[in-house]
Parts: sequence; C-alpha cells; structure tokens
Amino acid sequence: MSATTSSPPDTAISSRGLAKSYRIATSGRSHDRLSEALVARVRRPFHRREFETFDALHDLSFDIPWGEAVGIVGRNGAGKSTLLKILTRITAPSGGRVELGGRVGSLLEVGTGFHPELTGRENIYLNGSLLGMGRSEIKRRFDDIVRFSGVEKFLDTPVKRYSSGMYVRLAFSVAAHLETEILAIDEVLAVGDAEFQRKSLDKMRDVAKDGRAVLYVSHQMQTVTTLCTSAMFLDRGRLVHHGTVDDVMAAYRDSFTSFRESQEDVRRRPGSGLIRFARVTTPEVREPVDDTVITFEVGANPEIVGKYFVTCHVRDQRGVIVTQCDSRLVSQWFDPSEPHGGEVRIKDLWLQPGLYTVDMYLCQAGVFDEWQAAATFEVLPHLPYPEVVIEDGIFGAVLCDFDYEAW
Ligand SMILES: Nc1ncnc2c1ncn2[C@@H]1O[C@H](COP(=O)(O)OP(=O)(O)OP(=O)(O)O)[C@@H](O)[C@H]1O
Repeated sequence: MSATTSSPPDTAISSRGLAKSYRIATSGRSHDRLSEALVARVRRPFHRREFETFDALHDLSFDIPWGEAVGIVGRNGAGKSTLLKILTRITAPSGGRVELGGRVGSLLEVGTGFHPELTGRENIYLNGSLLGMGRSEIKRRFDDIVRFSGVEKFLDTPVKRYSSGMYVRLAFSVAAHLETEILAIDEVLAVGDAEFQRKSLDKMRDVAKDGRAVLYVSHQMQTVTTLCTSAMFLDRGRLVHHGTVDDVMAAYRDSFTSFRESQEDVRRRPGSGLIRFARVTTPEVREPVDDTVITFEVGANPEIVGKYFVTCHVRDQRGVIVTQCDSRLVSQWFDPSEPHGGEVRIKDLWLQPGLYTVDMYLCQAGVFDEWQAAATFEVLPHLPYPEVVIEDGIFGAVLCDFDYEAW
C-alpha cells in the first residue's frame, strides 16, 4: 500500500492494483418519523456520525515507459486528479502499489504547490528544495523559469496577489524546468492564454522527447491528440482503456454516445412524461466563435391545462454549466395542445475547445421532460484567435434568441 521511488530500467511508472477510498461522513440513517428518530437516539445515545466509504480508484494496473506523454481522460469525477495526487504523494493510496522511476514535478489545481505568503522567487527555491535540489542547481535554472513564465516584474510579490493566469504560468514553468524525471500536469493550463498554452504543450513534448515521462490530464481531446503518445481512459475509478491515443479517444467518445443513446429511451428520462421532446439536434462540430444553435421538436398533449416553457443547459465535460437559457426570460410560453418545433440560438458565447452536452427541460409547475445529453457537440481549436473588437467596453455579451416556428 505505497508509492515508492525505485528505478526500474525501462519503466517510469508501474502501478499494480492501485486503489483509493475516501471516507465520507453521512448524517446517519434518516428517519421518516420523529418517534423513530427518538427511539434511535435512546438506543444509541453516543452515536454522532456515520461514515461510508467511497471508492475513487479501483484496481489500477499499468506501466508507463520512459519517453511517453500519456493523456488521461475521463468524465467528471472519474478519478483522474486522484491518480495524479497519488503519484505526486499529495495523497496516499488505500491499496495496491505504485513504483516511480524518478522524481515527480507537478502542476495540479491552482492553489497546490505554492505557498501563498511567499513571493514567486521564494516559491521557486522552495519547490526546488522540496525536490531535493541544491541552491546552485536551482540557481542555474532560475532564469529559464522566469523567462518562460513571463512574470519577471512580479517575482518579489507574494503569489497570493497573482492572478490565476500568472500563477499557472509560474507554476507550470517551475514544474517543467526543474527537470524532474516525471512531469504530472492537471488541466489547469486551460486557465492560461492561448499563446502560453501552445508554448506549454511544446515544452511538454520536448520533455517527453528528452526521454522523461509526462502525464497530462485534460478534457480537451484535441490537445491530448496533439501532445500525447498514448492515453488512458478512466471511468468511475476504473481504467477502462490504455493504449494508443486514437483508440482511447474513440472509446471516450463512445462513452458519451452510449449515455446519450440511453437517454433517447423516454422511459429512462425523469419528468412526468405528460409531454416530451421528440427530437433535439445541434451541429456536431463547430469553431469556438460560432453561434450555439439547438433545434428541438415537442409533441402535443391537449389534456395539459396551461402553457409550458423550455430551458436548456450547455455543460462542458466536467459537467459545469457554461450557459443556460430559459424561454421565460424572453416571454415565450407554449401551448401544449399542438406540437412545436423551435430553435435556441446563443450568440457570442465563445467556448473552449472540447466536448459539450446539451440538457433540455420542458416545464410548467413541475418538470414534464428532462433530457440530459439530448445533443452533444465538439468545439474545435481555432488558432490563432480572431482579433477581438471591444465596443463601448462591452465584450462577449450573451444573447439568447428563442425563435419558434410551428411544425
Ligand atoms: N478528499 C476527498 N474526499 C472525498 N471524496 C473525494 C475527495 N477527493 C475526490 N473525491 C471524490 O473522488 C472522485 C474522483 O475525484 P477526482 O477529482 O479524482 O475526479 P476527476 O476525474 O479528476 O474529476 P474532474 O474531471 O471533475 O476533475 C469524485 O467522485 C470526488 O468527488
């Protein structure tokens, strides 16, 4: 049950049966009646809290050779960050064993790795010494770190005053230039600007070419495809696929498709079902600056009294809602006695490259139909970004047009 450093000749990381469980406090068994709660209290007077175990990683076994840049993909909560935290010894595994063929430099979530009260300069030295480097060794790399990060002017400012972009630039630069044998990067890079992202991907590629090993967690399939030489797909804590980038990406895409297909069956969808969506579509592939256009068709039910409204959530791969629209905001209510076809058009919503899902809801006082992942689309990288025009200080206003036509 450990993460140890040894030096297997041709393996950077070797994992066998790796597992991680978290103990989560629950409020205890719930009681429907006050009398039940009182009886339980009398029977177990000193009982305070109950815990349950949650398995974030199950039985992960894999080998990563030197010179590989491995992309780690998976849905929200799949266990990607937990795996990186074990490899960087931020957290200990609860079972199994990992052998590391060298030191691990890392960039995990913003907020880990740097001491907020210390300046940029002090944090560079602190990180180096935590990796067992002497002062002169760190000094030799200092100028490269600072030049790459572009935060020269703020070197003597405590990092707690840095913007998230500055923080990530310096943290990445430290991790990449301290020349550890293994580099573990969580997708915080998405915080940086496009130019810095490109520079960082080039740097990671150089690290792998140099014969070291890179682990890169990302939701952006395109960057994994560009950077990585192999990939792993985690699904609910299990390693379901480890192989070529193309194979893993195909499996990852299929997982979205199978969830989407399961929701096409109306019996699996929440909601009263008094009225349901018949169809929801959106263009499958698009560029960051394109309008988001979702078309839908709704069936009819003359027995419903009163009108209904439509809402729509667009989620990124982490499950975070990046935008939502509600027909009530534009005073649109619909008559259920006849079928409807409509369109939701979201303008000026610039999206990061990646996969997105669209959830659609038909509601009145309650929900008639809740169709999760009713449609999915992929935003392709579009570099260089077009010039941004700022008019009267207003930038990127999100406009939402509900534009309905009867069938
Ligand atoms: N300290 C913790 N205590 C309890 N549960 C935790 C803890 N850290 C993570 N988890 C749970 O473990 C699971 C895996 O989390 P993890 O952050 O590794 O997933 P992830 O694949 O990195 O997700 P995301 O893409 O959202 O970053 C999640 O269900 C999460 O809620």
